[in-house]
Amino acid sequence: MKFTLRKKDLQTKARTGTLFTDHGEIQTPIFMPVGTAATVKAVHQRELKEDIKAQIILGNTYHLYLRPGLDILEKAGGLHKFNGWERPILTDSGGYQVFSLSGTRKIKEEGVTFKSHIDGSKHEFTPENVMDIQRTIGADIIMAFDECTPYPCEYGYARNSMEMTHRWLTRCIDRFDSTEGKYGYRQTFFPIVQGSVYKDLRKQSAEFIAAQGREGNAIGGLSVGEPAEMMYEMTELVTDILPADKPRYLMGVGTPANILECIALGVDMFDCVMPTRNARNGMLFTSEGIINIRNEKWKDDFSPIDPAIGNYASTFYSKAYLRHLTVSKEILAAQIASIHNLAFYLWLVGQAREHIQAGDFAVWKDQMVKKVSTRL
Ligand SMILES: CNc1nc2cc(C(=O)NN)ccc2[nH]1
Repeated sequence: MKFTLRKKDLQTKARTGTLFTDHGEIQTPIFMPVGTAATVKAVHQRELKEDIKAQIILGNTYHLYLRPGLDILEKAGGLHKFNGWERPILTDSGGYQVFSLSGTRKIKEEGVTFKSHIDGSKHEFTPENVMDIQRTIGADIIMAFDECTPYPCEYGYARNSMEMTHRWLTRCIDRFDSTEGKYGYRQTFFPIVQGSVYKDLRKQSAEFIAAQGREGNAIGGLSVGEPAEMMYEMTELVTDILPADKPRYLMGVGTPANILECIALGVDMFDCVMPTRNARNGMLFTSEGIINIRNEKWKDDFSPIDPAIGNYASTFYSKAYLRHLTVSKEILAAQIASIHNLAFYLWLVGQAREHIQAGDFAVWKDQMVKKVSTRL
């Protein structure tokens, strides 16, 4: 999978580039809407493409494996055919879900046994079968099976966890490199840096991951409860070590401010459930700041949600109308708010790309970080 760098910012480590996959190109920096179980919740594929202008979306191996299951996905010809999203897809390997979702997991050298959060049935994920599972789902970019080290944790636990993740990485690579895609298009594999919040472990993990020479590299184990400053410190340390000519993906990040700060630290790809999850709870991210649409103050504000970001839902519907739908728990509330928040995130990274190209990213970023964090 080819990645071409276009412009490097002079004052920060920000850069623009293009990622070429068999399902289309991705302009970076990019935000990837999370489509956990074959759907970006409350949003049509057409809206994702036309209104939100999403370029790549995520699927979760853990959820898709449990439901609809591999048999259905294979019969459909892979996830792209099953849900009709013909642009790029990235699947997380389940490492995070298995560690965060099912409380009944057991971690052993061989892999992780866990109980389904749906019906309590017992399952095992190993580096090998998670590669096979992601081959069957058919995502364009598939992630290593690792342990997303919990935060906080003792240094010894973080070191043992990182070392196991590195042993599992070797097994993932052996399996991935000895198997083929099932549907006639290429899939690429990203390893994941761990090491918790310990600088020496992060350095060691980043060096081990960089040494694998893969087509892209991910930074995991962050945005798991640590202070933002710590997340930035670890991200900066790791991006200084990961190769500059390969895309860098920071998993699970983050707020609009987090994303802008991490673009400045040299990160190219982001995913986060906040825009969709918070939308369903009435929390809107806008170009002027954060709105809790349930607040009384929006009751008779008939201005558009956010005309600046140029998509249908954010321009056509008023704050007052969306507040009414939200407090009434109307289904349309989740749809409008989800489309708006995702359109805002894609608009924001699009603006970042433009300012990196224009050479004024550093000043714009500092102004925008303040603006997007304002509580309205
Ligand atoms: C919301 N925060 C957040 N942190 C994540 C870390 C990982 C990871 O290390 N996977 N191997 C994945 C998803 C994440 N989401």
